[in-house]
Amino acid sequence: MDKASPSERLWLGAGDDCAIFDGWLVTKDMSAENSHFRLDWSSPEQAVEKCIVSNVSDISAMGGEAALALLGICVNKNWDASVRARIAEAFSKGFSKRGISLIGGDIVSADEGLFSITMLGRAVGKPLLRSGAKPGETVFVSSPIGASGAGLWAFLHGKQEDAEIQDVVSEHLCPKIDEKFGANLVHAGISGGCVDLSDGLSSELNHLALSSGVKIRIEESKIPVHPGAVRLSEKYGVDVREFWLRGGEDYRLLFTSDDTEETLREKGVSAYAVGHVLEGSGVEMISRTGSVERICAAGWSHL
Ligand SMILES: Nc1ncnc2c1ncn2[C@@H]1O[C@H](COP(=O)(O)OP(=O)(O)OP(=O)(O)O)[C@@H](O)[C@H]1O
Ligand SMILES: Cc1ncc(C[n+]2csc(CCOP(=O)(O)O)c2C)c(N)n1
Ligand SMILES: [Mg+2]
Repeated sequence: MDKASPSERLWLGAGDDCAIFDGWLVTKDMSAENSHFRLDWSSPEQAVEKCIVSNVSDISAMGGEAALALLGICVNKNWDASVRARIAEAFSKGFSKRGISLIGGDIVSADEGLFSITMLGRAVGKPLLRSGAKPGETVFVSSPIGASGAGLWAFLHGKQEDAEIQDVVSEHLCPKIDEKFGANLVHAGISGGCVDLSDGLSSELNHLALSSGVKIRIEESKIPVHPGAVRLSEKYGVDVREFWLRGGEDYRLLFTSDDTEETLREKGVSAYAVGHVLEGSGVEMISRTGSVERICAAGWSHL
């Protein structure tokens, strides 16, 4: 039994995607009804899956694999027996198909629903931290982004039935991510900074730059924008930047490495180079017109 006090055994506290304690990666992400999901927009199964994904994504961002979960459910008093049963079943299936053991939790009821997961995982090697970005490295995103923000726009503007944009609608309701991406980065020997894209690229770039004490410069023309987000923006005349720069819930990874796209590919990792890490502070973007814009954190905020 380790006799050291918890604070001495804590390796990394609040501020990153997970805390690290006795070798465990530990994260908590909640989904509140009407803030994160609506059961007239999504099925109970989609709402549950998205909450699980948001937690798994934090573990992946640190280079880990999810292993254990504690589950808190606040049941909306108005959910009928079928919805309650579907939610319970979706959590059970969602954890077991990922090999995650549900080791406890709590159930209460109130006027609105809430899911609260505490997830524990194991790093497959040296954990990836938000503070790991170093000047000279390249900045990457793991997949095209902007789909979830576009899907949210569709719901907020009553376009969710449009057959041409069902890809972004379903990405918003339940993002399908590569849950092993972060662990694969560690397996490939990558040791830069990393964060998951939950609050939007502008916010997460600033998190990375601030935590690492560096400046980040991205190039707009290099951003892999999800084709569905482009399609929606062209069809409805919305600035696509709203979706990939300021939208949230993409749950893809933003990371840095001294690799290029090609050398990453040779290591079995496919990702998109979007910019560079420089000495200094803050985030800037070379726009499509060549101007340099300062990028402030303007993603989703609950407060
Ligand atoms: N109420 C809180 N008490 C203590 N630490 C908190 C609290 N809320 C957030 N944190 C910590 O602050 C840091 C930043 O939180 P943030 O919610 O941005 O992280 P995240 O879990 O990666 O993001 P998201 O919730 O958007 O997926 C994390 O380390 C998180 O654990
Ligand atoms: C009904 C409904 N309204 C709005 C949104 C948009 N939304 C909610 S939380 C969030 C960012 C990440 O949050 P967190 O930091 O809590 O993980 C975003 C973009 C939604 N998903 N559902
Ligand atoms: Mg995160």
